[in-house]
Amino acid sequence: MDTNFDIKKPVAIGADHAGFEYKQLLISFLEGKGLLFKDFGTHSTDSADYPDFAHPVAAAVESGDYAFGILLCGSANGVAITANKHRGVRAAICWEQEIAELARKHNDANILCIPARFVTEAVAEELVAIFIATEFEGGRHAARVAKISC
Ligand SMILES: O=C(CO)[C@H](O)[C@H](O)[C@H](O)COP(=O)(O)O
Repeated sequence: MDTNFDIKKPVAIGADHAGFEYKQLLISFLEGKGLLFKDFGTHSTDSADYPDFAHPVAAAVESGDYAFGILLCGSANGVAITANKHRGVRAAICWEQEIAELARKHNDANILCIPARFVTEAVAEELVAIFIATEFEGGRHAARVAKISC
């Protein structure tokens, strides 16, 4: 799997019912940036189970066919726990700008997990923008990231 995001590839995005409305907002944001994406659902605010969307998004990122992933649920814990079951996936819960920046710079995170019930719409958009724009620093962090897989 690529370690650097290639945003010529599509973004994989998914959410449960708690993240549905923010997912739609972020899809508009991605479209506005001219980025390709695939929406893995859910497609309404009807109650839904976060693994049904987190697993497909994580599998898409794991495949190497996607630049990175975005997952949303109420707290982001459910989608992050699920996504991190996938080999090569580094899903990071981010709720403010510097956390998102560090998730990329230090952890080479490849899935951004947003707690939709705990951040504003503006913050959610900022998190995506920062995640896209920030490169992994490598160096001392590369050896640490390499030790994550077991
Ligand atoms: O799975 C979660 C927590 O880890 C998500 O936040 C869900 O969105 C949340 O649990 C959904 O809760 P609801 O009461 O069923 O809306």
